[in-house]
Amino acid sequence: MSNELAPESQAGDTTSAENTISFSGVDKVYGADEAAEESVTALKDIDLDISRGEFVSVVGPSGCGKTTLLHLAAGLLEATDGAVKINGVDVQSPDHERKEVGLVFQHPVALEWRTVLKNIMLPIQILRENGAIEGDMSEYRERAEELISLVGLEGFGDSYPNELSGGMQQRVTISQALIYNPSVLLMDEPFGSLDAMTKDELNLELLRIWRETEKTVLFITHDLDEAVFLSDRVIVLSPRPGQVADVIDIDLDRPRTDDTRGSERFVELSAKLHQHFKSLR
Ligand SMILES: Nc1ncnc2c1ncn2[C@@H]1O[C@H](COP(=O)(O)OP(=O)(O)OP(=O)(O)O)[C@@H](O)[C@H]1O
Repeated sequence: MSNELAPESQAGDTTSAENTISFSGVDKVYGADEAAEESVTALKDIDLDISRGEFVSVVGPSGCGKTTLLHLAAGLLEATDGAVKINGVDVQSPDHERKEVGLVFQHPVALEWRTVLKNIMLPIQILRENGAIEGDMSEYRERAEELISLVGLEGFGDSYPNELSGGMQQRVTISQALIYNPSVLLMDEPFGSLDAMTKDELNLELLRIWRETEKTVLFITHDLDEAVFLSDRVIVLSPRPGQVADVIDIDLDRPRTDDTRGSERFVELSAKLHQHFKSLR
């Protein structure tokens, strides 16, 4: 299954393929291009390169621009200055392949009147109705079924969202984000509204899915321990305007397990990150 769900292609120039997500000299000012009385500089001078297959988390005080950063990578917002590229292609350029990016937000987005399978198929159906894809849907249906099993929802394809727990609904959202087989997953506090046990369980599941599908992940969280547990690198943003205040390499062995959280190195890295966070105040 892992090969079937791994990224098929890398769009854009091959020279920058190693940097799947790149921010260079990025500023984001809200209200800069309007006649607004006040403008808000959310991000300033962001330089960040994320390699193919890397798992990178972004942490920082509330309002420092984490969601703004993610929305810039998704192409939902335009940078005021600088460039944001996915697979070497500017996300604002017409050549940018939106299907290269899957998005997962904090709250599950499953429609209550559609089954799990039909929710996972929803992005495909929308594209089809817009004429962006044509032809046989059976390939996508097969893929949706593979995803149901990848995220551990076997037997729930015909269930409705209100028959699922919050954690299961978030698994549906992850499948939805993976339906195009994007090379990049952008996740904005996806487990922020779940209880601690479910969150820990989904952290492990996410790492397994990441390993099997070889995606590049940019993950936003308020939970510093979660960032350490999941990541290859943790980016710490300063208070607004958000700038990269620190980058912490997480050299914990993989695959990570429940025991990782109790390891000496985990405790050290977590303490380092907490300490750094305090110094930002
Ligand atoms: N559409 C907007 N117009 C004006 N200001 C905005 C807009 N969206 C966000 N901001 C401001 O930009 C700053 C960064 O917001 P953003 O949501 O990216 O921060 P965040 O780090 O994700 O916050 P939190 O941790 O609280 O979720 C904040 O001060 C916010 O008020």
